[in-house]
Amino acid sequence: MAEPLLAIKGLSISFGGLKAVQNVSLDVPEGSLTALIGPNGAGKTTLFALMSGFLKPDSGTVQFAGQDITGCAPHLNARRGMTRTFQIVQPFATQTVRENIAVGAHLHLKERRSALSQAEEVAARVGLSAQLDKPASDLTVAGRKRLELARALATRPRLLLLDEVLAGLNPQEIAEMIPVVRGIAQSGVTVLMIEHVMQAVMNLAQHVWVLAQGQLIAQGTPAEVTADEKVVEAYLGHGTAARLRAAALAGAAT
Ligand SMILES: Nc1ncnc2c1ncn2[C@@H]1O[C@H](COP(=O)(O)OP(=O)(O)OP(=O)(O)O)[C@@H](O)[C@H]1O
Repeated sequence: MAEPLLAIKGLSISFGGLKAVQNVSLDVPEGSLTALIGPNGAGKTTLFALMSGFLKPDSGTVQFAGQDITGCAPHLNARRGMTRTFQIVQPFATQTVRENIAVGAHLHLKERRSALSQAEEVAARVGLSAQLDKPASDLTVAGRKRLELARALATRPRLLLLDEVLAGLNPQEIAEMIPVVRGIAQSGVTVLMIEHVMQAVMNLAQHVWVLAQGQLIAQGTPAEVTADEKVVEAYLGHGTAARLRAAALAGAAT
């Protein structure tokens, strides 16, 4: 395993009496494509917020590229190379796709012209080249998801935290988005994704962490976690787990 790019140790946070994240530790290796899964309300988005600095933990530490960044502000973490996307996509609706992506590029590029030109390169990586001059409000849900990805990519992350980039997409749109995410990882960006679309997790992730009620209950390859009885009980259910295993076997046989 490569050195961890992100290492979290014993992270916990409570909201009132609710222990949203409890004593979670995990290492994200540089260059990996990994996933965080678990039922609704398990604490996945809260964990992203703790990693990226949107929330401060009650206890525990976050290290990025060997540096302790616990409690550091999100914009400083973005400068260091950790950027997250949001489940609810909120582009600047009246601005063009190009201008929206350039906002991310401005993190490193002061000049407007350079930022707009970088926006074009990033748009090509997520399949938005043909939409560059459209207002963001004209995009479909799938287009907005690509734009959210592009805005994050434009900050030139070393680590990209993707919060359900496939949510709300139909099966064909999901199939089209999977290679986009894989391409980003292959370009050298470390990717950690929260995802409910298990077929995509099975397809993309090298390693999976499973959260339930704020705690890490399992981890391993997609095949290992989908065969784990704790994960089946807490999240997948027996029917889904069996379907995923059958699909994986069929895939292995072809
Ligand atoms: N700011 C907050 N104040 C109070 N409770 C919160 C806050 N943020 C999250 N919670 C609660 O913490 C728990 C974990 O929420 P979180 O959004 O992290 O779960 P999740 O695993 O991302 O769920 P989903 O898959 O539905 O997005 C939930 O019970 C949620 O209601």
